Amino acid sequence: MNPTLNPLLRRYRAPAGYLLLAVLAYLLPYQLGSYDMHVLDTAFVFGILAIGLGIVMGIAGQINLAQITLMGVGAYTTAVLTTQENYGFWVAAILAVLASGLVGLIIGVPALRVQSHYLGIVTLGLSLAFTDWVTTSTLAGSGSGISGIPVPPLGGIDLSDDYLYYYLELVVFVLSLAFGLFVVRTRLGRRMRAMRDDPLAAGSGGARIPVLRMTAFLLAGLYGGVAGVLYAGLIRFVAPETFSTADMFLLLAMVVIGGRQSLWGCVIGALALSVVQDELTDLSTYAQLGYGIVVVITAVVAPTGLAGLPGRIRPLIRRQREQPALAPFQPYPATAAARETATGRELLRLDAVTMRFKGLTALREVSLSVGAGEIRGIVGPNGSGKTTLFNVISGLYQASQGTVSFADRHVHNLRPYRLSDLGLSRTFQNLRLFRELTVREHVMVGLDRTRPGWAWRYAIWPVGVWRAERRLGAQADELLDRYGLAGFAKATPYALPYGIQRRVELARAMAGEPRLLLLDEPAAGLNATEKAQLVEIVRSIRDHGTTVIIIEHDMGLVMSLCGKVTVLAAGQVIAEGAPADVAANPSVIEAYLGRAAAPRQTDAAEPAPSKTKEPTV
Ligand SMILES: Nc1ncnc2c1ncn2[C@@H]1O[C@H](COP(=O)(O)OP(=O)(O)OP(=O)(O)O)[C@@H](O)[C@H]1O
Repeated sequence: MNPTLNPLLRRYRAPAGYLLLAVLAYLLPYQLGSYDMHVLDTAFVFGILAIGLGIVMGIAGQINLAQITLMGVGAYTTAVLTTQENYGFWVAAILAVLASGLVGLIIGVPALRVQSHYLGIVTLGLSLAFTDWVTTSTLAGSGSGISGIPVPPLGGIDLSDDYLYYYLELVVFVLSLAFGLFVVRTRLGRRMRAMRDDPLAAGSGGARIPVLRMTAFLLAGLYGGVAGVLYAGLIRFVAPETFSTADMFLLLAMVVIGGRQSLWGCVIGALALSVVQDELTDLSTYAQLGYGIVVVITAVVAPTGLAGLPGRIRPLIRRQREQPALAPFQPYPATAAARETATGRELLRLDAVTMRFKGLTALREVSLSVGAGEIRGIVGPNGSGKTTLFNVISGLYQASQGTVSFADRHVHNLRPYRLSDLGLSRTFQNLRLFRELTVREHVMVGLDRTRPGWAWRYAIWPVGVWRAERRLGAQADELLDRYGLAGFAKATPYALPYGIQRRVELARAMAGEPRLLLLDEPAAGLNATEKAQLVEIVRSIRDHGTTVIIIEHDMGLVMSLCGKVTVLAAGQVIAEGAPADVAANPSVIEAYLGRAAAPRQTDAAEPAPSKTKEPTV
């Protein structure tokens, strides 16, 4: 094939695909009878509802078994306002969408305290409460529902005709999907995906986890509201059984089978299953059983659903390509910040910090002072409290006693994202990367310094969001080049060698140009060459103006890198000073109890640590 044709094809493949879809969608009604048209109209309602569920569950990782309720709120609000309060349809529709958004927020409140199946149970409970209420409330027409919802007026177009209603739905559906995809692919959705994969790492990188969770539920509510309004306008009758738990599980099946982490998957699942469900109306008992079996098979065989299948099959059929090598790190240029750190002013101070876990005291009256521009080493035997110290400094744990000050501020009660805003960043002993994000996206999450209020731009000025996104992308590419990761930009890090994963985590931590960087055993699992590169990178980071504290077992690395070392044993500081002095200190030798306390040269790769300790967000 002509080589110039290839990039051209790639460039226009997507627009051509969308154009084809648009033409097919336009022509579809011409092929269908009136009953099928009605089924298709109902399927679109579920498609929009599924986008909302995809965002909250697939993208933000929040289990929501009340999505159908949110549609119910939209439909019932439209019904009550139009039939009992005499509002016009569109005014009622706007209020209904707002009401669903509000109920979405209320349903999301438990997500601030509980997660996973607990959240599922709570949201399911709220959903049952809604069904109960509409069944008994006279306002909601009791069990018999509300009829007589007016046909939505639209400039003389007769929307009581299912064919014409289809085009209204098509427009709303396309806008809903486009907005959903826009959110998912830009910084709000990226942070949500990061939160889904690892809330702790996302929080330490500046993401407001509670706000993100509530935003996801708000969006689920708004999508539910739009679906409810369209349903009310289409059927012009609402009743409790439409928003039942059985339908919620059907919706769940649609999203799981289609692929909950892809909005396209959610939509395809919803449209397909709505049509299948209608075909199987006469076999409804067996159909329910069938859906259940298909969901279980999908969850086991293809956890990412149908939408994820191409991604899983592609590597199997594609010839294994040679993995690109990690390019050399490009040192940072000297900056004004570097001159500031050269003053050596105190940047971090801990005063008598004690950390207790029930019966165990992990840190006992630890006091520490780190000056700007230092590379400080923290060493000590296993279990001496080093990681706990980092968790206290970075806000993952709140000290039982004592105070922590950072850049002349008391920070011992601040959440990780606030500390991140103040310029504190960290890596983790057991690499905390985002499973489904690419290397480039990792760096973009690290670069993203936006505050929660910024999310309003999605509603008010999406063009601004898009422009900011392009700037962020350019910054990310620059950073990837600096860390030698450009060749891996599109890869997901867990598919890469361990040394590259460590580099990705470091690049993510440095993306926000922090004032203080905490490195927790960054050399674990690295070979000798990678360790030498690490030394070079850390020095450059410090020379660029970032103070570094490093926990490390490799004493050779500590000796070559750190100006000063603090030794912990059984949660207490037992020595502090120049590396050579500390290594010769008798109490340090004693604390290591037979381990080589003298400088240890480890050329071979150390095994990666395997323990897991899970602080809460
Ligand atoms: N969340 C927690 N709950 C209970 N105990 C904890 C928790 N986190 C740490 N600990 C305990 O605190 C002590 C210090 O652990 P820590 O991980 O800080 O040591 P460390 O010096 O980092 O060890 P290593 O060198 O093996 O990483 C250990 O006894 C550990 O079991």
